[in-house]
Amino acid sequence: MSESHIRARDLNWRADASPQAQAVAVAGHIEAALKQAIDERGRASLALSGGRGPELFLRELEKASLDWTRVTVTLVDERWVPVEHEQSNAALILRCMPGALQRASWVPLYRGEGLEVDADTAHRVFETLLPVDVLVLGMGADGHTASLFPHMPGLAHYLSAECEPLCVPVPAEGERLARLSMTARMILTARHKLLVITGEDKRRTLNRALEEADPMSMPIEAFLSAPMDIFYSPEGAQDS
Ligand SMILES: O=C1O[C@H](COP(=O)(O)O)[C@@H](O)[C@H](O)[C@H]1O
Repeated sequence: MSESHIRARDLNWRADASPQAQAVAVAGHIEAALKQAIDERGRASLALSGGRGPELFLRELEKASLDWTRVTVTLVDERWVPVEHEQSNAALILRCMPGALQRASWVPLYRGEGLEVDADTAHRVFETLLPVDVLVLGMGADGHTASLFPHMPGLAHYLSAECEPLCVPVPAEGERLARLSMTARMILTARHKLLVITGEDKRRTLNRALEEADPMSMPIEAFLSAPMDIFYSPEGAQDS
C-alpha cells in the first residue's frame, strides 16, 4: 500500500488477514459509531453500499446488540431494479440483515416510479438524513464508487460540493443497468466514512487512485479524505 499517500491524507488503514476477520472488524466499527450516534442524538443513520463486497460484514452486523428501532438504514446507491432482481442492492441488505431491518426504518431507493422521480424522492429523504452518521463505500476494479463511474456524463458536477441533488439518476449504459447514486455532498459530509475492499486487485486500484489523483478517471479518489477508515483484506471475500 502506498503508505505515504495514506499518511498524507490522514486516512486510517486497517488490514485483516482474512475476510472473516475483516467482517468482524467492520461490523464492530459500524456498531460502535451507531451506538455513539444514538447516545448523542437519540437516533442514528446508516448508508450501505451493495455489490459483492458487503455480504460478510452485513451478516456480522445483523448480530449487533443495537437498538435498531432508533436506526434508519438506506443505500449509497442502487441498481434501478425491483428487490426481486438478482442485482438489487436492497435485496442483499434485506437478505443479510433480516432481523435488524425488521426493526430499523428502512429507506429503499428503487420505488418503480421512474428513474428521475425515484432519484428526486431519494434526494428529499436524504435531505432529512444529512449528515448521515455512518456511510460505507465499496469500490469497483475500475475505481468507481457508489454508482459514480469513470468519465460518466455529469460526473464532475456530481463530485462537486456545489451539486444540489443528493441523489442522481444514472442512465443505463451498455450492459450496465440504470442506477441511482448518492453524490459527493451527501457522501463527504458523513460523520463516519468507511471504505471496505478485499483482494490484491482492489488494493492496486486504490493505489492508482491515490497516486494519479484524478477523480474523473477514478471517482473513488474524490472521497479519499479524512475522516475515513479503510478496511482491507488481501483475500477477496468472493474467492474464499
Ligand atoms: O456496482 C457497485 O459496485 C461497487 C463495488 O462493488 P463490488 O461488487 O466490486 O464489491 C459497490 O460499492 C456499489 O454499491 C455497487 O452498486
